[in-house]
Amino acid sequence: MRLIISGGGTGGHIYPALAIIEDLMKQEPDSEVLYVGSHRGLESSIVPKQGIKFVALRIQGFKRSLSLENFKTIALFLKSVHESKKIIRDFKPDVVIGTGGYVSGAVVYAAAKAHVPTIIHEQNSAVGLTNKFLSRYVDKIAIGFHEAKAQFPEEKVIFAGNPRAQQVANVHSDFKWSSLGLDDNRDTVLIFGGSQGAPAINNAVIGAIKDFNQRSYQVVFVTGQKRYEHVMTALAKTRINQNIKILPYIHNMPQVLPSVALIIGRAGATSIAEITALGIPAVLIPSPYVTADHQTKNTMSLVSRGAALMIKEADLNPKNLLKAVDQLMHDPKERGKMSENSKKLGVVNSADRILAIARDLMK
Ligand SMILES: CC(=O)N[C@H]1[C@@H](OP(=O)(O)OP(=O)(O)OC[C@H]2O[C@@H](n3ccc(=O)[nH]c3=O)[C@H](O)[C@@H]2O)O[C@H](CO)[C@@H](O)[C@@H]1O
Repeated sequence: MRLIISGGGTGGHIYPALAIIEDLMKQEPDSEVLYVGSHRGLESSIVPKQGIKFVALRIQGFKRSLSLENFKTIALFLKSVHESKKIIRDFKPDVVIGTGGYVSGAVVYAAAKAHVPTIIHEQNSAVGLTNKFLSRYVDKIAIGFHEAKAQFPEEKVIFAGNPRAQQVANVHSDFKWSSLGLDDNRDTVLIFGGSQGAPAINNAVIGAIKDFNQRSYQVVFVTGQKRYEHVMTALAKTRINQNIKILPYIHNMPQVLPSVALIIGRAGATSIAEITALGIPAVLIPSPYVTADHQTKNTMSLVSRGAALMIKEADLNPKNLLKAVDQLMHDPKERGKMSENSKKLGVVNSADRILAIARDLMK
């Protein structure tokens, strides 16, 4: 297959694209893949590291308020559509897949106009701006949550789950906590606020560090690349014991996740897909700053089935964070129940499903 794939801005749009590529290369190793991203998004650092051919467009997102910047955004979008058309003419893809983020808007729109078969993947229960716009032009829409169906043209929609779930479910990991200086024999809590880190979660953990120091379990606290310095400055005078590791980012999450006893984190769609693929017990703190409050909806789909607990960001503080973590870490039976319930929600053949849609369109 000759595949152009585009998705960008944040990890939640990028990792599903990478999971589709990985599955395609397993199934059809002679495939040619081109990833089109934006020069500003996380993809420009993540994708080339994977050895995938990468082209970056200069493009930016709309400001939701009235702003002169939006004129520049429109000009950059039109220019990117023009460049995408040229990329498509040169590469001659069989299919173009978009996984969200504004860059995929230009690439997939250009493909649809050039009559190349197109698919978009919507990770969230509440549809993003770019996919809403693209839904008029594309051939098929793969969704990760059933709740998204009603927001798209019905005849195009196929439920497929999130391809990252298949990737993490199939990893044979030989990861050891000792590679991070921790103890391989202790239960470990992983705390991270999505792909970029979350100040509210970081602040609650900073306030709880002295107590985490005293625990028998271990804590891996991932701050987000851009927030690491700030966190380390805030903790400059605090003693940090050997059961705690603070990192800016984890680059090998699929290897690390199978060893995690409990996740504390945001409820982005791709994180949720990973949690349910592996059945990792979780305490979720949904971001209140996202479209249509979709992280709360994501969270509730787990909470209502006994697969996770929720702390609202407005209620989050070091004390109730500690309470929730302690309670679950001291109750392996409860974590076991959560894990079983969570696994029932995972869709572990999602990448296969999306490739099947692509092959159907190529017929
Ligand atoms: C603030 C914001 O707009 N968030 C959105 C964004 O979240 P965000 O980009 O944070 O996406 P998710 O939480 O869905 O996924 C994060 C991804 O980054 C990975 N990861 C994270 C930390 C790390 O150190 N290393 C690492 O590899 C995770 O394993 C996961 O694969 O896109 C999601 C779409 O999927 C949306 O649902 C979220 O609402």
